[in-house]
Amino acid sequence: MSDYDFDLFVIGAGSGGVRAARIAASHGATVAVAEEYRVGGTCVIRGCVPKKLLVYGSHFAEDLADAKRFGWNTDGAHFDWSTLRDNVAAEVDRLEGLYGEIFVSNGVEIFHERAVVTGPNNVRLANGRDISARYILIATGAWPSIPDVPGADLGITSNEVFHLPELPKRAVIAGAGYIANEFAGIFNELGVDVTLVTRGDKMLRSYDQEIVEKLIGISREKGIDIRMNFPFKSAVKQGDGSILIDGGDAGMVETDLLMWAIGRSPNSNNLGLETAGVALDNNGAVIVGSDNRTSVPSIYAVGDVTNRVQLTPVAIREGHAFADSVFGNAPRTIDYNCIPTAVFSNPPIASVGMTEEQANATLSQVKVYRSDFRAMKNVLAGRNERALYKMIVDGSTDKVVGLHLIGPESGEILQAAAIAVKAGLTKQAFDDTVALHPSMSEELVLMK
Ligand SMILES: Cc1cc2nc3c(=O)[nH]c(=O)nc-3n(C[C@H](O)[C@H](O)[C@H](O)COP(=O)(O)OP(=O)(O)OC[C@H]3O[C@@H](n4cnc5c(N)ncnc54)[C@H](O)[C@@H]3O)c2cc1C
Ligand SMILES: NC(=O)c1ccc[n+]([C@@H]2O[C@H](COP(=O)([O-])OP(=O)(O)OC[C@H]3O[C@@H](n4cnc5c(N)ncnc54)[C@H](O)[C@@H]3O)[C@@H](O)[C@H]2O)c1
Repeated sequence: MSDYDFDLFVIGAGSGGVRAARIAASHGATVAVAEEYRVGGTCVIRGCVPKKLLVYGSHFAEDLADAKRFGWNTDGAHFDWSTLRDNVAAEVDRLEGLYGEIFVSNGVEIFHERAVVTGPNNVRLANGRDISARYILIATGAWPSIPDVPGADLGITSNEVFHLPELPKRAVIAGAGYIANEFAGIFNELGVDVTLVTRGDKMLRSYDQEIVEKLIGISREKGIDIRMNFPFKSAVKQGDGSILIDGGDAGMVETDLLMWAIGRSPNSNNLGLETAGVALDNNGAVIVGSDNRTSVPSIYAVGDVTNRVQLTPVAIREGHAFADSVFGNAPRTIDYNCIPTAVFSNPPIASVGMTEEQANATLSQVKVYRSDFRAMKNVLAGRNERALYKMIVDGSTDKVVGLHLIGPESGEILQAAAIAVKAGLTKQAFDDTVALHPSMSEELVLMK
C-alpha cells in the first residue's frame, strides 16, 4: 500500500501536463490530473491549433486573388466568419475529446476542476477534497498580460479572439511579438483594417532584425498600419461603441476592437505555491533546475509556468523528460540549443540558431549568406513580394550556426533544415547537396 493517494498529481492538462501524465502512467505510476478549463490546454484550445487554422482560413483571400492569374474565375467568392470560426471550434472540440481519451486509455484519473497546492505532497480540489501524492507537477501554463492603463479592460486577448461574434471593421493590436504579428496577418487577410501599435522601436526582438524589417515592409505593403514608439496611455469607449486610444505624442487611434498581445505571464497566482515553499522569480515563474525540480523536492514544474521557452514542443519535452526521470529510471535533461521557431505571420518567419547580431557578438569570424528572391508562384501571380533567406556561418569552422527565413511556407522548410543546423553541418555540406528544383527551399543549397 502506498502512503499516498497517487504517485503523481499533475495540475494542468496542457501540452506539458498531458505528456507527463501519460508517460508517467506508462511507467506504472498511478496518476491524477486536475484541469480547471478544457483538456488540451492553451495550444489545443486557444493557441497554436485554432491560430494555425485561422492562418490557413485567412490566406485563401490572397490565394483566391492570385488564382485569377492562374486561369481561375473566382468572381462571387466571399468569406463568412461564422463558418470559419465554428468549424475551427468544432475541430478544437474533437481534439479535446482525443486528449481526454489519452487519459482514459492510460488509466489516468482526471478531475475537471481547479486544484491548488496545500503542502509538499498535498493538493486541494475546488470541491474541497484533499488529495495526497508522492510527487506534484505544476503544469499550469501562462496567462495573457494586460497592462495597467485606464480602459485596458476594453481590450480582448488571445483567449477571446477565437470566439468573436463578428469580425470588426477596424482592429488595434497592441504588442510586437508572436501573437500580435500572427493576428495582424489573419485580420488583414480577412479584410479588417489593422493597426499594430508597439511601445518600442523593434518588433520580434529575438528574431534576426533584417528578416523582421522585411516583414514590416511587406505588412505595410499589405495595408497593416504599424506604429512604433506608441505609448499606450488609455482607451475609452465612445457613444457609438467604438474605442478611442490615446497614444500620447503618437496620436489618437479609433477602433472597433482592441486586442492585447504583450506577452504571457506564468500562471502561478493563488496556486498555494508560496505556502508550500516553492520559490518563484520576480515574474512569478516557478524556479526549477535542469531536472524540472522546484525548491521543494517533491514538487516539479514544466512548460510556460517556468517561463523558460514558451513553446508547445518544449513543454512536451520537459513533461516527457520529467516523467522518464522520476518514474522511468532514465534521468535526462532538455537540450535548449537550436530550437526551431516560427511566427505564422503573412508571410511567415522561421528561424533556428544564432541571428547575425548574436553571431557577431559571440564568434570571432562570421560569414553571412543571403538569398533575396521572388517565389515562382508570386511571379506568375503578379505579386511583388520577395522572400529572404539568411544563413549565418561560423567563419572559423564553416559550421552553419543560424538560418533565418521569411517567405511562403518558411516554417515547413525550416523544420527540415534545422536538423542540419542542429547536427552542426557545414556550409560545404549544404553546397554539396543537389538542389531540388523548382522549389523555394533549393535556395538553401544555392547561396553564394
Ligand atoms: C495564441 C497563441 C498561439 C500560440 N501558438 C503557438 C505555436 O504556433 N507554436 C508553439 O509552439 N506554441 C504556441 N503557443 C504557446 C503554447 O500554446 C504554449 O507554450 C503551451 O501551450 C504551453 O504548455 P503548458 O503545458 O506549459 O501550458 P498550457 O498548455 O497553457 O496548459 C496549462 C493548463 O493548466 C490549466 N490550469 C491552470 N491553473 C490550473 C489549476 N490551478 N488547476 C487546474 N488546472 C489549471 C489551464 O486551464 C491550462 O489548460 C501559442 C500560445 C498562444 C496563446
Ligand atoms: N508561433 C509560435 O510559436 C507562437 C505563437 C504565439 C505565441 N507563442 C508563445 O507565446 C508567447 C506569448 O506571445 P506574445 O505575442 O503575447 O508575446 P511576445 O513575448 O512574443 O511579445 C510581446 C511583445 O509585447 C511587448 N510588450 C510587453 N509589455 C508591453 C506593454 N506594457 N505595452 C506594450 N508592449 C508591450 C514586448 O516588448 C514584446 O514585443 C510568446 O513569447 C511565444 O513563446 C508562440
